[in-house]
Parts: sequence; C-alpha cells; structure tokens
Amino acid sequence: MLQDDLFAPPLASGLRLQPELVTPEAERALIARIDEVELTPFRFQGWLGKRVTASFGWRYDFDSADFGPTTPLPEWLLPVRAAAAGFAGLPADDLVQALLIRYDPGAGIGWHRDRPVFEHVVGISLGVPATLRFRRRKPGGFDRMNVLLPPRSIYHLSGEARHLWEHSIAEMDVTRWSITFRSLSAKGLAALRR
Ligand SMILES: O=C(O)CCC(=O)C(=O)O
Ligand SMILES: [Fe+2]
Repeated sequence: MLQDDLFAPPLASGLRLQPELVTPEAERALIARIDEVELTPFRFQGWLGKRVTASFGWRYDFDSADFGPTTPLPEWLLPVRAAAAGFAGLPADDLVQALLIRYDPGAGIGWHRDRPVFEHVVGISLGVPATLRFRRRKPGGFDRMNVLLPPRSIYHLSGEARHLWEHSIAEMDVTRWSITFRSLSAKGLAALRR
C-alpha cells in the first residue's frame, strides 16, 4: 500500500486524491494550452451545455453514442498524462483518452457515471477549488459524499467510486478547467474489435 493511502481519510473505495500534482507555473501553462484548443459546447440530447470540451485519443459523442479514435493527444499533454498514470499506477499508454473541459461561470456537470466504454478515470482540477460530489442510491434515498478538489490536485476513480457511485460538480460562478484521462474498459476494447 502506498503511504499516501495509509494516511488519507477514508473515502469511497476506489477514490484516491492527491494535492499538488503540478506547480502553479505548470498549472498556468496548462490553462493557457487548454484555452488555445478549440473547445465546443458539450451536447446532450440536443441540449447545448455551458461547459466546453475537447476530446483527444478517443471520443464519445453523447448525442449519437458514436465512439472511436479521434485526434491523437497533443505533445503538451504527454508529460501530464505520464504524471497522471504514475499517480494511478497505470501504464501511460493505457490512458488513451484525454478530455479537456472549461467550465465557464454558471457551468457544472450533472449527476452521472462515466461511460462504460471507459474504465479508469484520472482527473486533474485546475484554476479554482471545486467540490466533487458523490451519491449512491440506497433504500429511501442516497448515501452522499463531498470531496474537495484543490486546484492542481489529481483524483483517480476506479472500483466502487467509479462503478457504483455517481458524481457531479455544482455550477460555480468562477471559471474552472479540468483534464480527464481515461483507459478503455473490456467493453470499450470489444467495441474496438468489432
Ligand atoms: O471536471 C471534472 O473534474 C469532472 C469531469 C467529469 O466528471 C467527466 O467528464 O465525466
Ligand atoms: Fe465524470
């Protein structure tokens, strides 16, 4: 077991968090890079979301459920992917998808589990503190858990936190950026072979 796990507060099984993955300078550079990318409003069932996104490596289109390879990861994402993989204990090559998100003021992300074509979810939170909310249905309601994501922190969702709990981020009145890396699941790999 890693030392940070020994001292970490008990979170849902499969949720790990570490502050300060990158320096403030690196954070500013990443934010500038994200803002240079052509980000487009997230679409879901015809609705235009307020958060703007770009996918590299693999795309998953919520409107069409179209899933497949897309533009390779840009060079500038490779060092941060290597750091994310190191944190998650995964080979960097397994993190085939990078999703860039900018949440402009008023944007959030509603309750969801990530698409089943993906397995590991490793996210880096940039710009401002945010609360990642978790909920899991139980008879008569939900178990709930809130996790503070400081800017420059990284989290890993696997196991129960990934598959049993839903997560969301409430709308904020300040801008936040995130980079999420994902590996393919057995289902995603099977879709690939079809
Ligand atoms: O912005 C984040 O950290 C969370 C993003 C998220 O949950 C997702 O894209 O599935
Ligand atoms: Fe998610």
